[in-house]
Amino acid sequence: MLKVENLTFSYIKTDVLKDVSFKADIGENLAIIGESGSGKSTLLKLLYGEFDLNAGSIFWKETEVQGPKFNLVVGYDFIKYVAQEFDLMPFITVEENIGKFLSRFYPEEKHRRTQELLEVVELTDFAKTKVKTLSGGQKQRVALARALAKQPEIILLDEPFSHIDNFKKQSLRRSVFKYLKNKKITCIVATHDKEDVLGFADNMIVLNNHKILVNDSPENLFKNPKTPLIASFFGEFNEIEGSIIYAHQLKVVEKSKLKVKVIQSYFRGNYYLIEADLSGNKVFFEHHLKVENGASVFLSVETNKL
Ligand SMILES: Nc1ncnc2c1ncn2[C@@H]1O[C@H](COP(=O)(O)OP(=O)(O)OP(=O)(O)O)[C@@H](O)[C@H]1O
Repeated sequence: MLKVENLTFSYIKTDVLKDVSFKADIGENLAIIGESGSGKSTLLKLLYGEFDLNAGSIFWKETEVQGPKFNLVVGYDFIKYVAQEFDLMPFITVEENIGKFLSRFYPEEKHRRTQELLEVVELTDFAKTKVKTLSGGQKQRVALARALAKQPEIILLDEPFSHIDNFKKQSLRRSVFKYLKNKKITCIVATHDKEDVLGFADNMIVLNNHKILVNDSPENLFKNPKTPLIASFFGEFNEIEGSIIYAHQLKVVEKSKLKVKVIQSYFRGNYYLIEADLSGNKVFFEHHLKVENGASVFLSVETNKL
């Protein structure tokens, strides 16, 4: 198990992370979310041993993860880190990059493993392509496969699908997260994207103001978002009479106390997101039809609709 206790860290003077404690089980998928600059990448780097903590401790099973003050070479065999800027070898092929750290003494095993990982990241057709000619998203997939090559016990992923196009993203996510679960690799993933979390993460940590605001399952946090920051991660929401109401929880009805004036309808595929004015405040609701700008409609809140 990964055990982080009272971790405090600053780059220069002000704390980026303060008194952060959490655990992750073997095989758990734990998502770290938070606004830009909230310290997600910093936390991953600390878990990797890239910097020394100001206070607190990080343990993977019985081993304490320590920074450069204690280790000549950063990192440990059991942990791999895929940073936002992936550092690959441009002049060799995709499969050579993936197999780079696999033993040459077992060529068959090396080949089998490389092929398996090419499939996980859906790059089989690019096995013989030189990395320098790949797109950003393809490079990101090579970096993922390379991190998995020497099967780590724990993998740290920083925005792992940020460069991947939407056509590929869904199937790649499923493939990578399924692989990690099957192999019981603990996965800590820093992300802005709820699609990286919903359906995959067992738990999610929300970082805010240098601390952990909440640590719970995505389902619990979605159903009961205690703060606007948490709700905003999941989608468009409103604050009505002190309660957080998602846009999809507002329904157009014939008559109600909530009369709004439509400002704009946004096509979202199987519904329209509608921006409207409620006594000088903006509200968002979902509707299956487009509504004329300036039209008045009545809304009802359906809090049981989640
Ligand atoms: N090498 C560094 N030296 C000094 N300050 C840094 C360094 N790296 C990051 N910071 C600062 O630490 C804070 C946290 O940055 P970090 O990159 O961890 O945030 P993040 O949540 O990952 O952001 P993003 O979502 O934009 O990637 C920011 O205020 C940032 O400016």
